[in-house]
Amino acid sequence: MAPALEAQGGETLSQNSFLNSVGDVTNRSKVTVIGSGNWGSVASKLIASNTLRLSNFHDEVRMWVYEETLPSGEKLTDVINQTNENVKYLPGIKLGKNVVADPDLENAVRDANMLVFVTPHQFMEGICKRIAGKIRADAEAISLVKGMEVKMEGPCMISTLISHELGINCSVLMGANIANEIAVEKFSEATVGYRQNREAAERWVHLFYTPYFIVTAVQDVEGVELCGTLKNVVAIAAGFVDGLEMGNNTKAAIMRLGLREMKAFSKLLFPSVKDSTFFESCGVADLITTCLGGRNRKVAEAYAKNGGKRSFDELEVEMLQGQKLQGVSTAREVYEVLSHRGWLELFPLFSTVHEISSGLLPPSAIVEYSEKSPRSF
Ligand SMILES: NC(=O)c1ccc[n+]([C@@H]2O[C@H](COP(=O)([O-])OP(=O)(O)OC[C@H]3O[C@@H](n4cnc5c(N)ncnc54)[C@H](O)[C@@H]3O)[C@@H](O)[C@H]2O)c1
Ligand SMILES: O=P(O)(O)OC[C@H](O)CO
Repeated sequence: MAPALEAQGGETLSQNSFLNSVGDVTNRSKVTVIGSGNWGSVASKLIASNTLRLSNFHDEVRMWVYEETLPSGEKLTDVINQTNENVKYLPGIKLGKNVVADPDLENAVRDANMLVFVTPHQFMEGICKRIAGKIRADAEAISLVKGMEVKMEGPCMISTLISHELGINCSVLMGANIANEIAVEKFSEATVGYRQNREAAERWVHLFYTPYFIVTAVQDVEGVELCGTLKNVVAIAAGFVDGLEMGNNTKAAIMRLGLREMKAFSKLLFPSVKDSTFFESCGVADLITTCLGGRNRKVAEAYAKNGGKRSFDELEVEMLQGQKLQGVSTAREVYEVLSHRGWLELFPLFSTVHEISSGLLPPSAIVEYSEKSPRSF
């Protein structure tokens, strides 16, 4: 089945022009994945299955690994290259023999013209600074990173950080994508958000699309990226509700109120964000899956069960074995934006999540906030 690349309003883009355009070895795109955590490893597996199948891409997919020494004394990179498995972040899954783990960031990106960024968001600025000026002039990027930076000038989405630091076009891919489920090829969907370059979006769709991973594209990079980023804050709230054993109706209410704040916050920051984006996989579907089965939900549940007495940092280390939460730091970053702009009262769910996770309020405050909830959006 050919990928259906659809823009807003149902317009179908040129579906096969990319596939028909390149056959010559010298023109083949070279892909590097920057990141090798749980999702980074699954993304590499998805991509590697397509680069083998499609003649537009070099077979090899280089995957940058933040090097670490395993309890056995071996280097993670060596083990990945020997076993074809990321034994720490995605055990039991073969990545594809054409995935080559590389601990040298500059070497990993040097020859690639398609750069896939997929690390926890807090590491992205340092990574961009390390590779600035060391990538191909014709490189383009896609970010799978759910998160944002807050700078003196205001919030900065990760795709913007990549574009500014590296001087290249950057799309995003977000969706209802719990990595462990996609690793075993269970059906799911994702959304590519692009700014203007439809041809680039088409290339990204082809790179990721498989019969079990359906990718569509929308021309709304900020909307797609903010959905992926903000749902992590709502997932923390959903975890509190689970930890307090408040039941499904309360959790559904928190998800609805969270979605309302996601939409309002996105549109206040970027008036161009489209309502329809919230109905794509990156919007309501990701919100549902993350509030049901994500890591943010799981650790927030434990935090509430412990009455806030054990910190998120401690629980993250104990429960996730090196994987990273994004929701707690995103809640703090959103809070900074809200405080700075005088919007705290407009976003009681977002602000309460930060106040609970930083220890200012008890977990039970998650439902008390709704009394303050404005009716204006
Ligand atoms: N796991 C999922 O199900 C999933 C799904 C969709 C999107 N995402 C998003 O993908 C992004 C990456 O998440 P993930 O699940 O691949 O990672 P992860 O949380 O599983 O793993 C953490 C990664 O960070 C690396 N790391 C640790 N310290 C580092 C440092 N100082 N510099 C650079 N890297 C360092 C580790 O080596 C590891 O690869 C996040 O934004 C996440 O929200 C995750
Ligand atoms: O496990 P989480 O909470 O980081 O969420 C994973 C994905 O973002 C779900 O799409």
